[in-house]
Amino acid sequence: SPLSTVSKSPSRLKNPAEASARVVGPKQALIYDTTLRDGTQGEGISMSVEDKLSVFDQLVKFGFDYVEGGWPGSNPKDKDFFARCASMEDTHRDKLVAFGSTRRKFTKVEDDKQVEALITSGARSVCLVGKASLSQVENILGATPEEGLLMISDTVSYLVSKNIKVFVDLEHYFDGYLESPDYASRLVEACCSSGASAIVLCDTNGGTLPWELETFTKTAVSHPSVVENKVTVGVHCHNDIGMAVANSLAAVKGGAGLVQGCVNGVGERTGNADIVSIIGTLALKMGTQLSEGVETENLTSLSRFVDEVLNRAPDQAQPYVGSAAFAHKGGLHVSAMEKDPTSYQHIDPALVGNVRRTVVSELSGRMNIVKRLQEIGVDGNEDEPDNKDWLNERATAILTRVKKLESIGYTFEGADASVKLMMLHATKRYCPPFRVLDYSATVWDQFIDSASRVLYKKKKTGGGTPGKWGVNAASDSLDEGERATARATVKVQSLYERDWIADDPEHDGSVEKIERLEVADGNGPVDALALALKRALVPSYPFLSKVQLTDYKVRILDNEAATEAATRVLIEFTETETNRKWNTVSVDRNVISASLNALVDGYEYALLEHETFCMLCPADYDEIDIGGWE
Ligand SMILES: CC(=O)SCCNC(=O)CCNC(=O)[C@H](O)C(C)(C)COP(=O)(O)OP(=O)(O)OC[C@H]1O[C@@H](n2cnc3c(N)ncnc32)[C@H](O)[C@@H]1OP(=O)(O)O
Ligand SMILES: CC(C)C(=O)C(=O)O
Repeated sequence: SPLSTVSKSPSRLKNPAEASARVVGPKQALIYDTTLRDGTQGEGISMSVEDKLSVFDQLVKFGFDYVEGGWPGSNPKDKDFFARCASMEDTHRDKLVAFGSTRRKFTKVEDDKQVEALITSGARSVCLVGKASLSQVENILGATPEEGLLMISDTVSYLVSKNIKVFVDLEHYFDGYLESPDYASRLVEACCSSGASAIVLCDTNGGTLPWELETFTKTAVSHPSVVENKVTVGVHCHNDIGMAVANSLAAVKGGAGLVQGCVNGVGERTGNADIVSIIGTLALKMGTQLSEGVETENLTSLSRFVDEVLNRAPDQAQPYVGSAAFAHKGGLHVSAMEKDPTSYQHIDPALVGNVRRTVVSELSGRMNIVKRLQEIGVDGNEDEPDNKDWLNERATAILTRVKKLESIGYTFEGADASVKLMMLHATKRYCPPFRVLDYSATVWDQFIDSASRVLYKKKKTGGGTPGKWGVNAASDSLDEGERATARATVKVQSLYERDWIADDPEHDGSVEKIERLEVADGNGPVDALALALKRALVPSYPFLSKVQLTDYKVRILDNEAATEAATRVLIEFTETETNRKWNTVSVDRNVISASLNALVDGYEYALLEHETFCMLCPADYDEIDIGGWE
């Protein structure tokens, strides 16, 4: 049966005036996701059955018209996935598509195991891959042109006779069309007359140009057999020349009524068309009506969810949904954005569930800082007459400090937590919840001279097992318990029970300062310091027990200074319950000092973000003096 267009809702366009100038192509398009099939052909992508089930559920809830779940004749995992889907509600089963190939050459369709697997999968819709390139039919399949057509039409009519809706993915369609328009036309005719609901034109090698693709799609859409049988024409593009999204949209402009793609553009080689960008552009730029329930506001969360399941770091520059898609760094841009939010944004980020951000760096102007101060809520009291002066003075001091620190190797854009802390430290009445009074780190080691392959045991600096020199075989010479190790001590002063101070309006503002000295062993000095610091803080701030260090990066900034080189340390922290992450940065010629400073920032930030924590300075506590910053 022909595919009915299921659009019922009004266009998702938020700015009809702008859209009317741009309306192109059909008014409606179906969206078809193939992340679970073609997406998993991407290198490094692997999904368990549970992963597939959770992504399938989200894709259905997002409002995709069709979701290709996998190839049941390919592997036990996909077979299992379809078996699990068979007992689902109609809301899910109606959208699920099983993928597979046509019958093999010179066989009977009834005897083909792949085709049988498609039927027994229980899927109500099937997508068949069929070859559209004549030279490939001859060279790859080793079949005649007629047999190539029959492989497709036999399989389509057999599945249709089993009451299954059939899509045909015509692989290499555009290359095949260039090779032989006549064979392409006969193929379209074969699909339509055998009962396919949709033919999907595939740019399998991803090398077609948008204008070619639009023209060839128009030809297919106006094919007499397509028109007569009311067959939907779809498109499936790969990104080998970076055109997959543009090509998909060109096909819609040329009359395609169905678009296939993968969330975040995952897929074989350079990937498939990113369905996230396609949906955003169809809905917000081309005035194409999508099915009921599709809300572009859910695009960012869908994109991040899929990356999370696939264990991929999100692409910060991904159009529409990347964390940098609406981030403004240049001072001139931030200043202009304050005057007119359309000056450096093509849409309101909220339309795709994203947010505008201001990045602080050496390229900032005063307005970047004012904006960030406002974002974190430390922009003073607007009712005070001198507030503007106060804000400008603070912003100027912070800006000067940012530029100075970046000139010696800091990079603040990857360390938002450190930016926030710097701003708070420049704010009236802020004081940190704790201070490190002193610390020490000691390392002792057992090390292998790689040239002579012998093990030396030597005490380097205080503590630990007394060193002894020796010559041993590298592999079995370590005595039990004699591993490379480090020990650190940290003395902190904490403002104890600050929650209670914050809650008590009668409290006189005095504070109980607790000093605590802790020691810890670690795999290295930084590990030992992190453990000792946490140990010293957790009794006052139990919340910190939920905070973990999840990444630690060190970069030497001036190699030529050799062991005296300045070192930049970037640390990522994660709160285990919510999986929230934040980053801090510090630079020093002493890697241990840089690490300690980045650690302190990370824990301080954790406490500030912990909602019950009060950050106002108690009356008897010294305010941070930013006088020295300039
Ligand atoms: C463009 C695309 O993305 S199409 C999808 C590609 N995806 C995959 O291949 C992933 C899943 N694939 C698999 O699990 C396996 O390849 C299977 C189970 C499908 C087949 O495995 P095998 O039976 O071992 O065959 P193999 O993988 O070597 O495939 C080659 C056979 O497929 C045939 N074939 C290739 N393309 C097609 C096609 N479009 N239609 C029908 N048969 C085809 C070839 O002619 C060849 O058959 P022959 O050996 O008789 O000449
Ligand atoms: C089978 C089809 C859809 C395919 O993946 C391609 O041609 O790229």
